[in-house]
Amino acid sequence: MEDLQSALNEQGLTVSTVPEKGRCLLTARDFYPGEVIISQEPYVCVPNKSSVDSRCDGCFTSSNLKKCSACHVVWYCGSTCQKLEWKLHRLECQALSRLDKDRRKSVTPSILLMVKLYLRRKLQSEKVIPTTATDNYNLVEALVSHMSDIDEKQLVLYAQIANIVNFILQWPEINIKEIAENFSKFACNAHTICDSELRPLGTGLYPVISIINHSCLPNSVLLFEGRLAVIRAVQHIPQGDEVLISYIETAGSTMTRQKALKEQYRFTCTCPRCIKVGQSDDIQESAIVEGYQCKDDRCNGFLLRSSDDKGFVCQQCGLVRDKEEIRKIASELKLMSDKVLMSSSSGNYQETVSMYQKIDKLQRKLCHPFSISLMQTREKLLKILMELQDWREALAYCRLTIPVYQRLYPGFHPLLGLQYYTCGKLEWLLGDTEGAIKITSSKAVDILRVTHGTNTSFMKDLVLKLEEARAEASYKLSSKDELQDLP
Ligand SMILES: C[S@@+](CC[C@H](N)C(=O)[O-])C[C@H]1O[C@@H](n2cnc3c(N)ncnc32)[C@H](O)[C@@H]1O
Repeated sequence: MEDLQSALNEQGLTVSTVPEKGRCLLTARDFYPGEVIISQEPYVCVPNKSSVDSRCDGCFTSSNLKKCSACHVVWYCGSTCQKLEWKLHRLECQALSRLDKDRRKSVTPSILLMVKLYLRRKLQSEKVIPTTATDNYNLVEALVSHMSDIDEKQLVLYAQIANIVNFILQWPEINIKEIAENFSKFACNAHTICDSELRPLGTGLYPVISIINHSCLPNSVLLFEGRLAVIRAVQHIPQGDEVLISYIETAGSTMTRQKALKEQYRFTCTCPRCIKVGQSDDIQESAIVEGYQCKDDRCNGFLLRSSDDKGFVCQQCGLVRDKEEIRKIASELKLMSDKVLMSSSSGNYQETVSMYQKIDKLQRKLCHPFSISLMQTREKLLKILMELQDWREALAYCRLTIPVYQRLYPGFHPLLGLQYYTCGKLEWLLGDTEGAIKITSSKAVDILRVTHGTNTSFMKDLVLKLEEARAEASYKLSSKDELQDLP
């Protein structure tokens, strides 16, 4: 702990404890928007397992992969990643190779993550892999597990997968209870590793980053550069303040956020957004993001349950929407949502688009224009239309989501920056270089340079694209001028 304190002190940070949260990370100097507060390589990590594409165990890329010829479980993109992982994989490979074919296929990423955790601990204790103040198993031991809060069913599940890990490792001295506790630690400490566009790639355990607590109104953001976890300030954080990130999607209502935090992280959030629960502006916000549209579709009012509980009353124009009518649309939507899932898993994009468009139409009848469900449907349409390279339609949906993003997220939020980025990219693809410049430069870049930093390859590419767009726009402008000058 002392080693960790002095390593953190050098970075302008300190670890402390608060009764209601446990450990926390505090700043020992001021940090400014876009500044890296701390970064860490994973203690262990695994790529996601997907039926469509595998990923390299070293860098998580999905291209040019070759399966390990001995264990047939792990993939590498080349000798660099293979060599980098070799010390650990040598032991992992031996263990996995002992399994029969069917058992190997059923090894999930979380089981692999646990196997790696034990192997890395062994290699560090045998000094095959060096330890440092920020890279050692003691830090994993210090992570919260919330074992006493876990219900019987979950405990049984953890014990079952702990037995699988035991079966793979076959170490006589292994402690099943400890493995089960480590699974519980994964649940509230592991992070989903994403690419720059926030697409999930894998899972990693970062024991120092895991000291950082949650807020639904965070002052920092966690993003990844490859497997490196990077925490950046998104606002000025004065010396002595706590570094806070968000563990969950913050767009939801207070009830939704609190439920997600309780279920996975086992605490009740008391951040500045959450303490407003039940206050009139919090009730209004919930009714907007998760509630219904006024009966008069020209009215933007939000609806609250009527006193006789027979319907919902618009707080702007007073019109009442019947509960039964709402229930009918909601059950129709549920049916359609089940159907669209089947259609999208069958890979029929065109059919999926038309089904999502029907859902969109129905949701517009039911939900408030700033509803999260409606925005999520449009997000899905945007993604599929981009797959289909229907840039024009995709742009139309992307534009519809922007006002909702602006409302749901604080100014420097990676999702908001990325949505502007997608909008700009689509305008660029459609040849609208002036629009693309305006949106990409003034909005996306302004946000992403804070959340993503300026030195990442993603940002460098973005700035380069922007310069290209600017050059093209000025070329177009000068050609227009030249044409006008012609006699
Ligand atoms: C990733 S850990 C964060 C570090 C943790 N405080 C510790 O002592 O190791 C997540 C756990 O920290 C606690 N926690 C995080 N944010 C919190 C908050 N805003 N309020 C209360 N507890 C919080 C919860 O117990 C949660 O399961």
